[in-house]
Amino acid sequence: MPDTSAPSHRPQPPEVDRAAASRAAVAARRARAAVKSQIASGTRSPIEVLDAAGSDPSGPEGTLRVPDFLTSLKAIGATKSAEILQRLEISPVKRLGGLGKHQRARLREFLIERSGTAPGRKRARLTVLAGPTAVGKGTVARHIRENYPDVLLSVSATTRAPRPGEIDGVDYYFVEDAEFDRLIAEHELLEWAKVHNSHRYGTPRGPIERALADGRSVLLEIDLQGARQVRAAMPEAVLVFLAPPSWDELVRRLIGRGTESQEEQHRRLATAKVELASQDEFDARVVNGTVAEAAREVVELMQVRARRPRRAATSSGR
Ligand SMILES: Nc1ncnc2c1ncn2[C@@H]1O[C@H](COP(=O)(O)OP(=O)(O)OP(=O)(O)O)[C@@H](O)[C@H]1O
Ligand SMILES: Nc1nc2c(ncn2[C@@H]2O[C@H](COP(=O)(O)O)[C@@H](O)[C@H]2O)c(=O)[nH]1
Repeated sequence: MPDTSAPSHRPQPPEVDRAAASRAAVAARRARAAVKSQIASGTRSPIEVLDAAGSDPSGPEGTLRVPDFLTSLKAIGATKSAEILQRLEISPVKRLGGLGKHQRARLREFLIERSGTAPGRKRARLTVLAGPTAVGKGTVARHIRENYPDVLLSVSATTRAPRPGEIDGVDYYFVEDAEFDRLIAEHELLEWAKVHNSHRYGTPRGPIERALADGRSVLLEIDLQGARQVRAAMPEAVLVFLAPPSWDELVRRLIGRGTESQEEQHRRLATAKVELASQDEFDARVVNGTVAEAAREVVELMQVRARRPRRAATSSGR
């Protein structure tokens, strides 16, 4: 018979395991503290951290307690954080990676609202400019960058090679496949797509979220697949379709640009047909007759409209 009078001892991990566990706990605490100071200093946007938490609940962002996250935001102390948690129906013991779908959505909405309405800031807005190949998206976007300095034009990463005259960091970040893989794996892209079945293109997330948090207007010039991803991730974004005056003019612009082989031109025109058929998914349509006029219309849509009318008539008369 066993001796029940003897004190029962829980099995203890060996000393060496306990030391390793304690080192790991210290490292995890430090990583969480680093996330909080990145938010506080503005080097990382709160939405980026929330998204990272969703992707990796056991990482430093995922294991950050929601009150600690909130109090690392400007002008939120313990009392305000408690009020916000109550309003969003989130328990103060929750960690960012442990939020339910609806709690996460409410917190995201709160962060977006906050970034657009902080005192002294204009309402931030994200606008996507998409449209078929060679319609002039790049030309119109460049005109906006040069003539409307309030608008931040996102610089995409791509695996395609630079065309003559294109500058790394200005037109695109030209990266190798391995670097693009890393950007995807580390959730550094807001959206990405393989375009025209050839190269990959993606929008770096950090600069966009920082600019929006600062109340700036941001313009993305991306393809249809990317536009759909942005709509899913940020339903408040305004999607603008840039249309050609006619199909023949589109073909003329593509051939006239002279930067693609005939095979690549055919591939791009095949995608163009699909893209032209998607116009109804967009909030507004601008015809690129002249560059300056099309740019003015896009900027007007970014700055003047308070709300996004769905499929409303636009200045192009649609
Ligand atoms: N309003 C316009 N009138 C005449 N030509 C234009 C106009 N806008 C752009 N172009 C010309 O059309 C060609 C294609 O323009 P651009 O490269 O900007 O197209 P894009 O939509 O960015 O194409 P892609 O999607 O293939 O990158 C260029 O040679 C450009 O100079
Ligand atoms: N989904 C994304 N599409 C992008 C992005 N940056 C550019 N693009 C689109 O790619 C094609 C081809 O561009 P090109 O410079 O090789 O002619 C064009 O439709 C662009 O709008 C991006 O970040 N994401």
